[in-house]
Amino acid sequence: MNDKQLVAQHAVQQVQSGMIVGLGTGSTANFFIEELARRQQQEGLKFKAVASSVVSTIKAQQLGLPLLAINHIDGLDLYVDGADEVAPDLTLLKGRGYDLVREKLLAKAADSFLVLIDASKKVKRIGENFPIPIEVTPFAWKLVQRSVAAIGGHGTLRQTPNQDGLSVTSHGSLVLDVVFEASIDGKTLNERLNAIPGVVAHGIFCGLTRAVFCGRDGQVEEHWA
Ligand SMILES: O=C(CO)[C@H](O)[C@H](O)COP(=O)(O)O
Repeated sequence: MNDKQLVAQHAVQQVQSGMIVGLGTGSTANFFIEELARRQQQEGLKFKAVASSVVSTIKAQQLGLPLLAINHIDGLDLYVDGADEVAPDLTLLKGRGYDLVREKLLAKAADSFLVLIDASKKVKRIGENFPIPIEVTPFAWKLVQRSVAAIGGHGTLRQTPNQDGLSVTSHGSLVLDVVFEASIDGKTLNERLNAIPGVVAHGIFCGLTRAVFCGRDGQVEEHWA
């Protein structure tokens, strides 16, 4: 079992009967969905799930999880997702995928947001390993690029994997991948990006995390906020 599977197995114990549970997106979130399905089958655990993406919806459907539509809920008990980077204050970078809008919505709405990572995701500062993804309204991308430059960021439009067009998110946004000067911390960046018109969502999740479970060499480290 790898470390991502291990944290998923550990995290599924947080789910209690009757909960509404948000399903994240990515390989670690997929392991969590499999663990939920296992508890449903083996223990008869009763819960409802709400998915953060088309991919996690299909995965949950294939495994027979009971799903609620996101527009039918006004809150949820627990949201479980992966992350691309985790800073020491539990600020996250997410969004290598295309589902930031729903992911952030669920992270904010949940009573508890639980993040599952392996040790490769721990960083000293947000932006250390990846650019910051910023979803922008398509007609606003150039103005957003300029606003981002004014706060020290260099942003380029994300291309499709085979470089023959622009990536469009599941929300219909373009993505600016932005590299910032190392001196700006994640919390400050979060505030500055939130203030730019035309930004639909960005990959910094600040002040939302309840706990991070990190798999390292077959052990789980828990970091609670
Ligand atoms: O933010 C995400 C998707 O938008 C993922 O949670 C993040 O990219 C981590 O993915 P993985 O679990 O496959 O390493």
